[in-house]
Amino acid sequence: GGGRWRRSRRRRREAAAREGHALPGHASPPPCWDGDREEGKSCSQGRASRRVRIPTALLAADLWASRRLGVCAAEGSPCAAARPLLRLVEVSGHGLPWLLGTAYGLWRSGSAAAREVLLNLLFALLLDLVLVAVVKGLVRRPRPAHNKMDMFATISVDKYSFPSGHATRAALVCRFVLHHLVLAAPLRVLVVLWALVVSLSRVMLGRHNVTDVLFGLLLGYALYSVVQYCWLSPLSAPALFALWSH
Ligand SMILES: CC(C)=CCC/C(C)=C/CC/C(C)=C/COP(=O)(O)O
Repeated sequence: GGGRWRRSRRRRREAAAREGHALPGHASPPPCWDGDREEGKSCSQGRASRRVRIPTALLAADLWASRRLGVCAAEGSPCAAARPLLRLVEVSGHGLPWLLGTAYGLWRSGSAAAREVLLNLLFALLLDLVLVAVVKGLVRRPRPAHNKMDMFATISVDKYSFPSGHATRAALVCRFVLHHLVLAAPLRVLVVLWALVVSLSRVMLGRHNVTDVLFGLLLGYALYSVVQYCWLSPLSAPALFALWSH
């Protein structure tokens, strides 16, 4: 009885997704996305080279959850009152303040140890920007249809959604700060909370789907290991550090 009904419902949902139309109660779940199309529309006529195929059920669940969680996506949304606050959170995870702040700290740094840490943070932030831009440009997943594109200081690939640049930066900075700064326990908790709130706010603001953020967090977490592996020091990059001794 129930099992057969569930199976046939799943088959209908998959068929609907293949054809690019929605079942009642579901956001249109397409089987693929194409950077030039709005997600949720069929891309059966899209250019093959641009298509990204992912499991239908995962995509349908992602779109459904993202739409449900996008409670601050626009003025008429259920939690629209929280939108200005979440936009402040958005600025706190934006690339520009982090890059400018780190560069300023580097310029003003008085000790060799601080200089080394800040130089590596700058390197990490730049690497993160490049990596996210490359993946966004390759995958070309459009932002959710319910996103209002009112983000400040974006670059061309920021019209794409996968992965979330804020989430990669949040995970990367969180690991970096926890590893290189001596902080009291409450501050360490705050840093982790900040990373989680920045990530969750991407979906609540309607900027991203859940999978964009989850992948972004994984990417940022992994990127920190790469930065640690390539750590710049007066020994490994003497020319770079010599800039300060003149
Ligand atoms: C030096 C240079 C090219 C700086 C660019 C800084 C900049 C404008 C970064 C973009 C940050 C941004 C809006 C990322 C998008 O984040 P998502 O979470 O929406 O993917």
